[in-house]
Amino acid sequence: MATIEVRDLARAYGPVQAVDGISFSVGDGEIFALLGPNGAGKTTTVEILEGYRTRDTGAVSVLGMDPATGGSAYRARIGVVLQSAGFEEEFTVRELVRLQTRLYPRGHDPDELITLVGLAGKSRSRVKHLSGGQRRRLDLALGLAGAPELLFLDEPTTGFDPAARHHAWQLITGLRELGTTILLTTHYLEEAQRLADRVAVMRDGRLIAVGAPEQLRAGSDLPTVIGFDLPPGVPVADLPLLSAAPSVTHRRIRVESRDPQSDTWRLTGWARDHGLDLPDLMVAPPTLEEVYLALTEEAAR
Ligand SMILES: Nc1ncnc2c1ncn2[C@@H]1O[C@H](COP(=O)(O)OP(=O)(O)OP(=O)(O)O)[C@@H](O)[C@H]1O
Repeated sequence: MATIEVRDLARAYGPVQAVDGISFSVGDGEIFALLGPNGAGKTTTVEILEGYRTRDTGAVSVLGMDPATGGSAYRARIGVVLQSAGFEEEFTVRELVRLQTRLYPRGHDPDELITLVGLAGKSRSRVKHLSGGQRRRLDLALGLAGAPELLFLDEPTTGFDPAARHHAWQLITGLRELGTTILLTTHYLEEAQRLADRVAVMRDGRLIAVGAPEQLRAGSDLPTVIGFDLPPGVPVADLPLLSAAPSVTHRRIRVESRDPQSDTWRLTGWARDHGLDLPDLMVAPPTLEEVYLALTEEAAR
């Protein structure tokens, strides 16, 4: 059975239809990312699933329960990492994590958890002395305190430096390996591409695409970019005919290919026949970010 089942979910605030009849499911152990521009309805959807907001219509089942009526038994099974949780600034990291783990019947060991999120060196530091990125790690530790079966992660790496972001991604991937199901919201498309088994793109309260990042990238009609350096002494006019005209910047060739397989074939065959190299050859399919932008712009039109 799916961990999350949503059917025809709707919620309005007065005249604003924030969520407009969406359906999706999230499998056991899956990382599912909910994407969409500001105001798309993501927070409303997630808060309904967390049991913190009511729905107008539709059916919702999470871990086999209805979040609207699950009460504390439901909340003991989920973890929530919000964007900006307020902390008790005078507590140390260890004190705060220990307090939180004690709230749950099967809470994590506090020291293991602190190590897991990479705060072992800051265990005895007061919260007021933590950097922004370290606070987000603390947020994550607190969300994991109850060893949840399902974790809601709201923009987990906002404000992280690149190394901290990579560490967080490893951590999140590790949680999946432990069997935790994760519902992620993020505005970082690279994060969704790295982490999510499937993504759903939301706009104006509706889902406009659902699928694995690779599926959405492969299924889009955006071009794949083929790039290489023009071999010395070869004029552009000598290149074989490709699905799109090449552009040249400082002898770097760029082809926005509609047929990357045939174009790559033609190019590499041509280079072999002429005994040439194609220096720094690169074949780049559209990124999830490019696909996302095309989808949301299309929906806006
Ligand atoms: N409590 C509220 N009262 C009235 N309108 C609300 C309320 N909460 C959200 N809305 C409206 O509902 C719509 C969806 O908001 P929501 O916060 O769910 O979007 P979001 O996708 O999470 O956006 P963001 O990426 O900016 O966090 C928006 O038009 C918003 O203004």
